[in-house]
Amino acid sequence: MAQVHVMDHPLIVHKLSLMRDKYTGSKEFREAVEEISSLLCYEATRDLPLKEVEIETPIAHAKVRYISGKKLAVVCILRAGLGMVDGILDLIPSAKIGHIGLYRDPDTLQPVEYYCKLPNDIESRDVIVVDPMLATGGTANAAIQFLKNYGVKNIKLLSILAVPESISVIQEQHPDVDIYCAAIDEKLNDKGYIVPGVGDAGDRLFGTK
Ligand SMILES: O=P(O)(O)OC[C@H]1O[C@H](OP(=O)(O)OP(=O)(O)O)[C@H](O)[C@@H]1O
Ligand SMILES: O=c1cc[nH]c(=O)[nH]1
Ligand SMILES: [Mg+2]
Repeated sequence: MAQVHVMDHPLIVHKLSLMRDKYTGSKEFREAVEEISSLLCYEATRDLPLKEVEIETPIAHAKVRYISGKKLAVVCILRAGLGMVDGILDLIPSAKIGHIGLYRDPDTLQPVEYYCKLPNDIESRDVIVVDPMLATGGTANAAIQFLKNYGVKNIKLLSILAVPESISVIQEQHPDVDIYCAAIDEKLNDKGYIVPGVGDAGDRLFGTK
């Protein structure tokens, strides 16, 4: 069964509280998403392999360790996933970036695909999928299945907010995919929004409402 890492570090809790406040504007909302994404990425990359290299410090020879050339890709789910990319690239600047355009139909709550551009060697990369909201879980589920159909074997899911039902969907459909998030909220409302949540993350990031 996939593990769920809920990162309730005080820095994350504080920044998430800023996101929740309806009076927080797009600039501060974007900054909070970016910073939380860096902190989630820090934990999600804990198992990156290191290789030993000999160098000279100003004082002596030393054996040091660098991250070995692990091939990583970040795949962001448009639009709201875009807000997480820079925070991740701050830590792993050499990662390739893929984009999957999926929006959730407001009536059926089913994901609708409208765009896809992935690194051409995606099947040989470890992939971090990013989307700040796991509500019904349908969008992330579809994106992960899409990547698996391309042959991707190692996937982690970074999100900011989830609810118990989206966690269950991912765990049932993709028991090999670990989830990293900042909080698991109480429930969905009758329109499929996370309660108490942050509202529509894409609209708040890009000021479209
Ligand atoms: O778990 P689900 O029930 O599928 O809902 C979550 C999805 O909804 C939001 O995207 P939205 O459809 O609002 O598109 P946007 O990012 O373009 O705003 C969010 O960013 C997720 O992708
Ligand atoms: O609460 C929610 C649910 C889906 N998408 C969002 O942006 N927010
Ligand atoms: Mg949206």
